[in-house]
Amino acid sequence: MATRVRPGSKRCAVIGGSGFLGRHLVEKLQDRGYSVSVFDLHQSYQLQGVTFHTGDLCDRQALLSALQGVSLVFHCASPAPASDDRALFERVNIRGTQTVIAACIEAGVQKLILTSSASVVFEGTDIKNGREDLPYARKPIDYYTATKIQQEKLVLEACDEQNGFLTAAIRPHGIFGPRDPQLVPILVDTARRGKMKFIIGDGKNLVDFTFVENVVHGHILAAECLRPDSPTCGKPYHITNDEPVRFWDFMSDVLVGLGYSAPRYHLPYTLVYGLALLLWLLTLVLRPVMSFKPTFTPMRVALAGTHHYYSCERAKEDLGYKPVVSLKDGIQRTVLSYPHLRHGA
Ligand SMILES: NC(=O)c1ccc[n+]([C@@H]2O[C@H](COP(=O)([O-])OP(=O)(O)OC[C@H]3O[C@@H](n4cnc5c(N)ncnc54)[C@H](O)[C@@H]3O)[C@@H](O)[C@H]2O)c1
Ligand SMILES: CC(C)=CCC[C@@H](C)[C@H]1CC[C@H]2C3=C(CC[C@]12C)[C@@]1(C)CC[C@H](O)[C@@H](C(=O)O)[C@@H]1CC3
Repeated sequence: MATRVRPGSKRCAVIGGSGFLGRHLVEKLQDRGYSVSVFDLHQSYQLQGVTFHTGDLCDRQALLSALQGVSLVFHCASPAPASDDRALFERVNIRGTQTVIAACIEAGVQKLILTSSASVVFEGTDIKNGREDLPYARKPIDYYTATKIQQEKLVLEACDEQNGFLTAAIRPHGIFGPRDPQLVPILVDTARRGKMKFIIGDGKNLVDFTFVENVVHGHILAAECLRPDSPTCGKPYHITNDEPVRFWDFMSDVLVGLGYSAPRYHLPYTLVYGLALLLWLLTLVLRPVMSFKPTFTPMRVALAGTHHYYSCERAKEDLGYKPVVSLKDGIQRTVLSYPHLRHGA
């Protein structure tokens, strides 16, 4: 067991700090006077004052050397949801998270904040203003979600006030913003292939999309409020923009902002979901001979055609959380950050 790091020390590590959310978190932590190191599979940028450690979080020794002298760890690494690789998700999100917890304890880290996901309670059916006490999904919609559930349970159960190891989880939903490799690029790719003409369902379903800086703000507040005897110990927190929006209005605002047409024609939800399910089964059967990735997976269809928005009352009460960037400003800043994805670029 390493010597415990001085309480109140501002030395922190971001596991997954080369990724979309991780890099925004690193930048904000540095602005706020933290001394930051990054642990990731690769180094995707350089930032003066930030130390990079490259390695796999499943490698305890590599983690241990990166965590020396660190008092606060943010764990926001995960394989991409689209990889749909069960073995990889289990190795990284479950066994890797056990390794992260063990290495944090051994290195004398005092606080661990996990980036979980609001999807841990989503089963493909409507959630309206869901609170954190909703049960975990019994039938998670994919391997990503199934392993995010296990990961969150591991981190929250590891909270040990007596031994001074405190944990909490942030559950963001639909993160978007500059440098996002997922939502906007997939949307534009789908539009460029002429497949964003259709609205799945009646188009009235409300969802949360959360600007990345609000997610970062929630993480830092959780870390700073996490103290022995605080209500934050061992708890999950929804962090959203607190402005549920119609899924298809959000998609249209981004598409139109980038010069593409908004989807107009309606298709019945059950028909599209059934087709996506059939296609997914076909990819499973054909996997040994050929591999292809359908755009409309059952998971994406469920996300596009149902209500899924969450209450962040608990974060407001316990952490004093309030979004720092509105949805309108977030969309505008996002659209401006993707000149290369504009129509005709
Ligand atoms: N993007 C979203 O909409 C969203 C919403 C809710 C929750 N989350 C969660 O937020 C976190 C960050 O997501 P993101 O969108 O920034 O993803 P991202 O893919 O941009 O970043 C993930 C980072 O983790 C790293 N990583 C993956 N496996 C690793 C390993 N074995 N060892 C070390 N590093 C590893 C990757 O290299 C990458 O830099 C994830 O935990 C994700 O589940 C994302
Ligand atoms: C219909 C269609 C092809 C739209 C394109 C956009 C989608 C790629 C996009 C819309 C909602 C997004 C989303 C995620 C991935 C990208 C989308 C499906 C997540 C599943 C990514 C992982 C997170 O943990 C989930 C979360 O809980 O926030 C995301 C939910 C929204």
